[in-house]
Amino acid sequence: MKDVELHQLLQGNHRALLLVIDALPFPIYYKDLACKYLGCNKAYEEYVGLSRKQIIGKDVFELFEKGAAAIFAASDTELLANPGIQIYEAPVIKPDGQMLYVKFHKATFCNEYGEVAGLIGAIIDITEQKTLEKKFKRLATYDDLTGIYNRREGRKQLKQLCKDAVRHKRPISAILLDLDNFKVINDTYGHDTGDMVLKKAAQSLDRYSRAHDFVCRYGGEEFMIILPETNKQDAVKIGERYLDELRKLEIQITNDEKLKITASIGVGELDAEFTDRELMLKQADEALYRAKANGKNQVCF
Ligand SMILES: Nc1nc2c(ncn2[C@@H]2O[C@H](COP(=O)(O)OP(=O)(O)OP(=O)(O)O)[C@@H](O)[C@H]2O)c(=O)[nH]1
Repeated sequence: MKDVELHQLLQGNHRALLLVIDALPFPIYYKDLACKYLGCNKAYEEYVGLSRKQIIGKDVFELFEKGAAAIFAASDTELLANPGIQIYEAPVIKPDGQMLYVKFHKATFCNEYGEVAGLIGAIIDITEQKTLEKKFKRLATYDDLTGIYNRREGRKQLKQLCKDAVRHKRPISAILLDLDNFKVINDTYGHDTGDMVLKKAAQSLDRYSRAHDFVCRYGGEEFMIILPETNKQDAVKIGERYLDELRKLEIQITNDEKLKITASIGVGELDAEFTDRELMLKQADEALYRAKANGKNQVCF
């Protein structure tokens, strides 16, 4: 609808306008140049919990709490100063206390002389979409079983942290940690117990990690720990401490049975010359293989 037609509706056939916008399911309101409400549809009445009569002539400070009203007023003022369309998303608390995430779609409208005469806004509830977005982001970032970061996030962090290390000419190391004899645990106690053991091990590694270490589940029973600002010698010592933490665990399997676990670690360091993060991981992987071949429950580099 053109602005001029809208204006005619507003002036000459306000009732027709209301009939049309009342049929729409999302809240719509329109305001004059002083940002006072000229009108709204039924959905907006329900949204603010007030009747049209109570809304018309008021400004946002009379309808919403101070913080939210200040944000709405500022965006209205900005739109009127820069006429056109304004779209933004924001979390809102409805007057009844309900938390929503909404998209505001606002536009200025003109009088018959082409002068800006006010603004009209529509509120689209995107709470469900935002909730799904958050859920997908969680799934893309965290491992479903253990709750720690997943391989995808691990690869992302590895790239970034290695870039930072190269840029600042600082050391960086990576640990690949693999639980020992995990197949036996699965075969003896069942897959669910295996899952529980994985969870406990992951939580222990995550809890123990230093502030700048990055821990993720890299594969089935394999974990990657990135150690920024750490050379290989220190990474080996830190690796020993991670293994100690796992050795301390006593995982309750049944009422009278506790399980102890061990793991093997391979350490790699980013080569100052080649700065190839894949090489660092390959180094860690080969060292892990040696740790397994040498009898497990140890760190190799
Ligand atoms: N319960 C459970 N088991 C898993 C999961 N992912 C991988 N596994 C199991 O982990 C076991 C790994 O077996 P292997 O690769 O032989 O390794 P291992 O038995 O730990 O032997 P070493 O690595 O040599 O100490 C396999 O039985 C996989 O099925 C998982 O998410 N849950």
